Amino acid sequence: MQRALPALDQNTAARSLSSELAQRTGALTVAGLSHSYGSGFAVDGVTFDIPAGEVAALLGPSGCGKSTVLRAIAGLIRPAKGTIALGDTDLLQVPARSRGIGMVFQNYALFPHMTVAENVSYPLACQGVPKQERRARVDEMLRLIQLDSFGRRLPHQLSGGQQQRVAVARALAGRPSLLLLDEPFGALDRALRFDLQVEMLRLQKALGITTLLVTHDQEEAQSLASRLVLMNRGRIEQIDTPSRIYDQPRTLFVNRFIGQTSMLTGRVEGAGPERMPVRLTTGELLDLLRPTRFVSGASVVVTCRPEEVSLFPDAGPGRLAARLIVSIPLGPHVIHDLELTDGTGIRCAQLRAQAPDTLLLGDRIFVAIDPARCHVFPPDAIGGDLHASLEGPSS
Ligand SMILES: Nc1ncnc2c1ncn2[C@@H]1O[C@H](COP(=O)(O)OP(=O)(O)OP(=O)(O)O)[C@@H](O)[C@H]1O
Repeated sequence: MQRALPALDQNTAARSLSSELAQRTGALTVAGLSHSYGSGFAVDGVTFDIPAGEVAALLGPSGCGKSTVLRAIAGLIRPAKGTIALGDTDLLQVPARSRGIGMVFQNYALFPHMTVAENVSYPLACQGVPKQERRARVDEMLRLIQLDSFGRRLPHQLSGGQQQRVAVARALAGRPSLLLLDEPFGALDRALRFDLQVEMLRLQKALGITTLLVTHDQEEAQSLASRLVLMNRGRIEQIDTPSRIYDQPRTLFVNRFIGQTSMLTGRVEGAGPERMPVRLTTGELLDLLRPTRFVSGASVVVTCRPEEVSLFPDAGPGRLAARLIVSIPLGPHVIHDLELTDGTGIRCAQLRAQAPDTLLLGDRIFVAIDPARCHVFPPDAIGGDLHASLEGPSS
């Protein structure tokens, strides 16, 4: 990436554009959106909103309906039911080309025979912007993405990351009132993707344009968006901040989709007002703090994140017998995959400095799960409706 440009030029370009965009952008409100391509609903009663100037990410497994929601907002399909509004404007009453939406796709979608400047200028020409103003806006956009000396190059003379930044510039050049990003960095390698995410976030913050990002990459969604809309099978499972989605998943699906999680099965044994003992299928007792809605005798799934699992050489209260299957160094951590006595897998992440270097594969060891941080769900909850976690459903 080119980073040598004086920050002053960039900031000036961003300031002049942001005051103009701030007047046009508004909150995006999607309510009761449903769409079918034939048999069954691809999207069923989807409702969410993005406050003006914020970034939300639509996240979920392949086929859950993300692109369908995006297409409906962009006007590429007409939904069977529901409303879509940007500020006070009912977008469903506005033809696609007049919605004032900037879009960035995974595959750059630049015109290969046009120069960078011509690509950025193209939507302006379609809008009938006079030639002189077009030139000024192209210069402004190229300054903004730090490619101001690349205007005469053809797309194939740029790297993938540079092409994608030109795609972003082209999407913003038409002064859109809403930015839709569809897997925008999916074609780039990991390091470049991170650089571009940071760049995108900087641009979005400077411009303050309402943005919807569609991705199946949970890390990308968590790093770019202040609000996650998590979809599963055409419906919304949870809308929340990235940290609440991680710490307070409302369903087992959400818990498993975001971050890593291990699942232990068992039965509640005499739930009290402050603690809930669970007899695991290994026969061991897990004494969980904080009550849940589960009654004594209920079958449950207890979930825990790798960082909530600790290793011990000896048995002790609340510790479960395990066997080390594999240890993998991963950056500052060591990831241990272990097996409980009934064959259930459990993953532990330890800081590398704290990981014992004497552990051998197959070693007998004991694990303890943080009883205040793990979650409890009914066993049939995968992909199902809202269920209580230890904290209870988030609002
Ligand atoms: N043009 C179409 N005709 C028929 N069915 C479609 C069409 N487009 C999507 N679908 C179906 O609608 C459902 C939702 O698809 P959609 O593309 O919205 O999912 P997605 O979450 O964006 O998936 P991905 O992450 O793989 O792009 C899927 O079951 C898909 O097979």
